[in-house]
Amino acid sequence: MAVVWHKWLRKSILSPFSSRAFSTLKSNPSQQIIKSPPLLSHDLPDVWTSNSMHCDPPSIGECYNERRARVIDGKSMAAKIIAGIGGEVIRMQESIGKVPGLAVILVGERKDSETYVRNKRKACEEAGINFVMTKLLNNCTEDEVCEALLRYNENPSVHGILVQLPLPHHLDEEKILNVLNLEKDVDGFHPVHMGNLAMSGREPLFIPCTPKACIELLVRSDVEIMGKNAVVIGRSNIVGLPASLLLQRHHATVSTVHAFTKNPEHITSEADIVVTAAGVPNLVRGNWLKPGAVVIDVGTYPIEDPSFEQGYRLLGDVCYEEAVMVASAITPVPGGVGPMTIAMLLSNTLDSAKRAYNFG
Ligand SMILES: NC(=O)C1=CN([C@@H]2O[C@H](COP(=O)(O)OP(=O)(O)OC[C@H]3O[C@@H](n4cnc5c(N)ncnc54)[C@H](OP(=O)(O)O)[C@@H]3O)[C@@H](O)[C@H]2O)C=CC1
Ligand SMILES: Nc1nc(=O)c2c([nH]1)NC[C@@H]1CN(c3ccc(C(=O)N[C@@H](CCC(=O)O)C(=O)O)cc3)C=[N+]21
Ligand SMILES: [Mg+2]
Repeated sequence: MAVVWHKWLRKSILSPFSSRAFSTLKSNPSQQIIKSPPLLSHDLPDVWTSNSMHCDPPSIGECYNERRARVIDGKSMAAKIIAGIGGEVIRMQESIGKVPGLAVILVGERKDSETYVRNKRKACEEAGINFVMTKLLNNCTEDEVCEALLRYNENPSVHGILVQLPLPHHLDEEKILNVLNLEKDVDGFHPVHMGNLAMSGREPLFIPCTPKACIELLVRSDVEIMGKNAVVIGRSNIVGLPASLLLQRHHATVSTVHAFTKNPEHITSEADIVVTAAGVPNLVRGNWLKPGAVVIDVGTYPIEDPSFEQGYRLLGDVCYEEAVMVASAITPVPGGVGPMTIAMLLSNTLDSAKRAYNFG
């Protein structure tokens, strides 16, 4: 009797689609380490999970949805927002003769970080925001980073400062971020901003760009958040945790999935909205999703690929070809959260400059 009950549980909870579409898809035993992939730099994790390079596309007839999910075009949405910011910058320049300024501190030479920073510079140029950058060597000291930070803290034409993460291991991220002037922390990573985000009735000066981007993508896609079940995969300070807090502010019922969560596929399959920020390629399979769910894929895991101009390409957390057959809307990687994150960074920088000059 006990055995029968156990089997029933496995069938209904572990394989929510067992009688339907994805019965033949295997779930991803994500903790199982199989091999090390070719990595970009010593900074990246040295574990690699099964199924992470590739997942077999579902065959026709296996698909639940009749139509593929709508693709949420983060790139074009971001372009519109950046154009709007550009208009505000012009208005600011014409009325008070000032423009917003963003300063970036980049330590080391991770190829992906260099690309993100280049994209941020390009976006600033498009919007008329002044962009300055300090590049430091991989083996620089904490003092050198702090000195650069302090200089930007005191520079009145800099309204936003960003330390591109991750930093090399010998540098204390928390200590460095604590030096940053609260009023210029456009990433919103300071504990004071995070605390204000967590407490109702308080408004943080800055909301972290990536979580803000996730909400913006949902809102611009006409996805209702209020009252919906949302699952956030990941609980990091810079993405997962603030994304959960922000979704709660928008009145979603939020569950968190992390590396110690049992049956993540079951929890995820109850979500109307899935925001995934684990950094584990192909973690989220088609059978993790409720049909019609909306999927926001934050993951950007770079793998070497000489056929790409930059020498690498990005993998999201979601097995896209499977998910697109089940979800109602999904963000691609690249072209989804990444560009929108940059738009939110510019928006925070503009807000900061407006605040500094008391310009409405
Ligand atoms: N597009 C964009 O603009 C941005 C993209 N990113 C990308 O988002 C991803 C996440 O970034 P970040 O939050 O900084 O990463 P972290 O490594 O700091 O956090 C990862 C989180 O995912 C959880 N996690 C890891 N493995 C699993 C698993 N197998 N199942 C469930 N949960 C898991 C971890 O759980 P635990 O806490 O238990 O360890 C942790 O909470 C990365 O790929 C990053 O590159 C990040 C920022 C911006
Ligand atoms: N202090 C800090 N703030 C950040 O906001 C921050 C950070 N550190 N460290 C790393 C993550 C990652 N991140 C991305 C930014 C842009 C793209 C982006 O432009 N992506 C493009 C393509 C990029 C490419 O082609 O490689 C896209 O998805 O379409 C991606 C990821 C910001 N982060
Ligand atoms: Mg992205």
